[in-house]
Amino acid sequence: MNNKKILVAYFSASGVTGNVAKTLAQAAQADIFEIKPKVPYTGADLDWMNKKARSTIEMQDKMSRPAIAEKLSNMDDYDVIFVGFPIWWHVAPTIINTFLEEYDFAGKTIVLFATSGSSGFGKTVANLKGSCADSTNISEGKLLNGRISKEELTAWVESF
Ligand SMILES: Cc1cc2nc3c(=O)[nH]c(=O)nc-3n(C[C@H](O)[C@H](O)[C@H](O)COP(=O)(O)O)c2cc1C
Repeated sequence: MNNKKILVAYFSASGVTGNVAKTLAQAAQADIFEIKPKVPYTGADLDWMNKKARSTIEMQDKMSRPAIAEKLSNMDDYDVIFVGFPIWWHVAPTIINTFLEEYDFAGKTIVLFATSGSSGFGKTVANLKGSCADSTNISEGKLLNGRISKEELTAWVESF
């Protein structure tokens, strides 16, 4: 990893990705930033069985951009940003588009990580690319489901 400055940024609706993000930040000796929705998701909002639930409506509309509560003031300091989220409807939640559009990631490396019930990243990268500058190096990264050792995460982080 040399002298690259690393940030772990994550959105987590029910805590699973948050736990993984904390372990990753420790393994990477990185700073951590929670992408908090301005309006928190309630249990009802997350009911994917309900066509009228907030998450269902947002995920059906690729242009939806749920607002984020806080902006990080020193994003320019970071070279590599790990961005984590739960997989929703086979891709990243659209709040990740909001996050990417709020900063200038030109020339930076963005590595995605996610948790899910079982799905992979699907079309996540394609959906997020348009929210970053052309010169952003954004890649799929890892699905971090289940028990992953800190040593494994450290080795992964050091590969960037
Ligand atoms: C609205 C919604 C949609 C989801 N869609 C998927 C999916 O397509 N595939 C999958 O494997 N899991 C899906 N899940 C499960 C989450 O990805 C999984 O529980 C995740 O670990 C939750 O992370 P969090 O606690 O950080 O929010 C979905 C969950 C929600 C709330």
